[in-house]
Amino acid sequence: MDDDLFLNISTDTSSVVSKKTNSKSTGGKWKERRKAQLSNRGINKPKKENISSANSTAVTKKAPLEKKPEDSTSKDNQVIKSKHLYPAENRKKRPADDENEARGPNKQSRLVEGKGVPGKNNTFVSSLFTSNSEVTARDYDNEMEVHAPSNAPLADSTTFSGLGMNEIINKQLTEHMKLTNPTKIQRSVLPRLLTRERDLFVQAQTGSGKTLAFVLPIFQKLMEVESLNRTTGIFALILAPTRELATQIYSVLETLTRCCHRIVPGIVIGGEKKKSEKARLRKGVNILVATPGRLADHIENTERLDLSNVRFVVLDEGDKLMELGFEETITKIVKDIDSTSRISTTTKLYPTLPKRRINVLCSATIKGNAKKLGEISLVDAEIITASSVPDVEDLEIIENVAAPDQLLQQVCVTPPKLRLVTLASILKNIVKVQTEGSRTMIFLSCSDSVDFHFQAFSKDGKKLNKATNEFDEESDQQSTVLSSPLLGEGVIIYKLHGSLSQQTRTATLSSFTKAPASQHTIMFCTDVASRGLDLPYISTVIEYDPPFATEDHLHRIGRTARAGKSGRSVLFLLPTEEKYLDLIEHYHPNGVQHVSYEELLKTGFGKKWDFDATTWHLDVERWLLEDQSAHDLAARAFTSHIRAYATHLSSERDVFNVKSLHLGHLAKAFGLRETPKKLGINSGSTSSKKKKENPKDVMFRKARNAAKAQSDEFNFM
Ligand SMILES: Nc1ncnc2c1ncn2[C@@H]1O[C@H](COP(=O)(O)OP(=O)(O)OP(=O)(O)O)[C@@H](O)[C@H]1O
Repeated sequence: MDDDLFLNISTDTSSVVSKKTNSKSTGGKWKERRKAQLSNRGINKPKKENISSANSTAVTKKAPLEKKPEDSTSKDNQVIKSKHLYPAENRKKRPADDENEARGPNKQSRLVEGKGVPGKNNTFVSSLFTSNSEVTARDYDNEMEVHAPSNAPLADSTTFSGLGMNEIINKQLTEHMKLTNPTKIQRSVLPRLLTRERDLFVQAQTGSGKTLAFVLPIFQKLMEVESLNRTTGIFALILAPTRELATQIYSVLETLTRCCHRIVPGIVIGGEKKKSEKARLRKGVNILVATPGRLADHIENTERLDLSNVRFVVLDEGDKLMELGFEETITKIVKDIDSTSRISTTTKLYPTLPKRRINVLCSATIKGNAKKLGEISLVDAEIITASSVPDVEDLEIIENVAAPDQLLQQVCVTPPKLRLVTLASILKNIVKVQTEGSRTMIFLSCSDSVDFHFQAFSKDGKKLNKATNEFDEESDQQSTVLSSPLLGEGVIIYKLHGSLSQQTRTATLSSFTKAPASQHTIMFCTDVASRGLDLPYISTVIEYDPPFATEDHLHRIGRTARAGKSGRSVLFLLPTEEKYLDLIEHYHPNGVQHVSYEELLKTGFGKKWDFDATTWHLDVERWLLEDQSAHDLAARAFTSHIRAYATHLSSERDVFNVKSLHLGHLAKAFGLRETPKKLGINSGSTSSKKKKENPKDVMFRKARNAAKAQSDEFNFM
């Protein structure tokens, strides 16, 4: 197998066992393990984090330990390295030399040592690498234990019909949708919703098939109503936090209607024309999928919306609904349904339907906000997890929120100025290694950053013609789907964020979903795509920026390794953010694989990785120098990124502290040469010169900024 392939697909358990025995770093906190591993390699962690010394090699929970040739943290060594590795007379010409030559002899040596040189107009040209350290090849394939999928369909004799699904639905599932066995959560939920009249609080892993778990029984119950047609009324209501998720649930319902045309699903979500939604509601639907805000709007303003027959209410991604502030809206919707309900008077008319309203709440967690939503919307609910046995009622409740077992979680601690080249290298490597095609999602902190990275990677790209699936001759930077000459022929780049119109969002997602599996597709997105989206064949998720809430980490990485498939996820962290691993450790009981950015750079850029990465980066910098609009885009992305960074939860301030950012180096990762001051950013260190702001004003200003950032970025409704 190619050395460059990171996916862990070894099945040789004997080697795994022996690796495990060799491992000296299991148990305890990750920090203690890391400390032990570093000291085993003779590397003492410096007291104060030094960005240039963060070039640590990989540390893996269960990885065999390798001895690093030199102590790269020693200051003396760094100087010696610089001198020995780039002796002026015999070293090859490096790309940065072009810049040096323009600057004269005194400044050249500074650039070689990686300190950077001041340029004109407040610009600052720093080199990417302080030295070209040796990279020892690692056997990634064999160092992590391979785990059986935890969200796959059951491999035993359990069938959908055995769980009570009727023949027609069973045929639709097995013959048309090619789903032969239910998943664990479906095994627990289907019989309960079909035979009992009790509310459910469903908690299961990402990609475990929750949607069909609640949709199938509702669909079957409606099929049993002989008199049902589109004018009979709305019998089920499904609420989802994002428009994309609502659309996806609606399309699952549409697929099912192929086996029963009488049942009509409908959808009302923000961003669509209200008039056409009203017309749809007037014509009549039986199962309504909605985002809460838009539904509340229709309850107020659409006379023909009649929820008096609703027998099933499903709240999908409950914790996210609460996080987005829908508590009041949902409380109002539930009250409205209660107050208008005619269930008691229509029981005889629909004898096969439940005699009371059944509420189902799906959530990644059953604690905190989600628990509160349960109190608002559920009555005497049974808690169902994947481990719930179908016919046992009172279960011991175990909060089992973890990433799918088969997912390979990698972590790369990257110095700020090397972020962009490391990302480029990962993408290059994916295209090189996954010859059969690949799908990658890259999560960023804000829309502006998505726009910049999309444009940087699709520079000179051609627009995809949706009708012909061919690329147009002309480049069109307004498009959200472009080819990427930079990454290679046939690579398509997408972007998705909340500031795009709903129409564009829907079209982009649909194009991404329908792209042939043989192509390489890469989506740059914000958290608008982190929840519930079931995009086929996602092989890699890259968290280029860590999320704003730890649960979102679980949901982002959950876009891969779905329904038993394998998947890889890479989390980028700055050296100052390593403590973040403490916060997400519980999501990864099987450990995480630490990958050094040098190794990642080598896999994508090849043997002369430092030379080629520098050339690649200089190209980006030149592009910004030559193209003012691209420069403005990068500057906007950088400033928005810093602003977004400042909105990390105060409880995570010791991990994500804007004051600990090296703004100059971070700007470099946006291809910028300006000093942060020139870009209008300061880290707070110069604030003492200003008049001290009243603490109350600070609080209000931050709250206003956070609210503004939310409405720009997370335009969910
Ligand atoms: N029984 C099954 N066998 C095989 N695949 C299935 C089965 N049930 C669902 N799937 C597929 O699994 C994928 C994930 O399903 P779904 O989107 O419902 O997951 P989920 O649990 O809601 O995930 P998330 O928490 O991320 O929203 C879908 O592509 C779906 O078609």
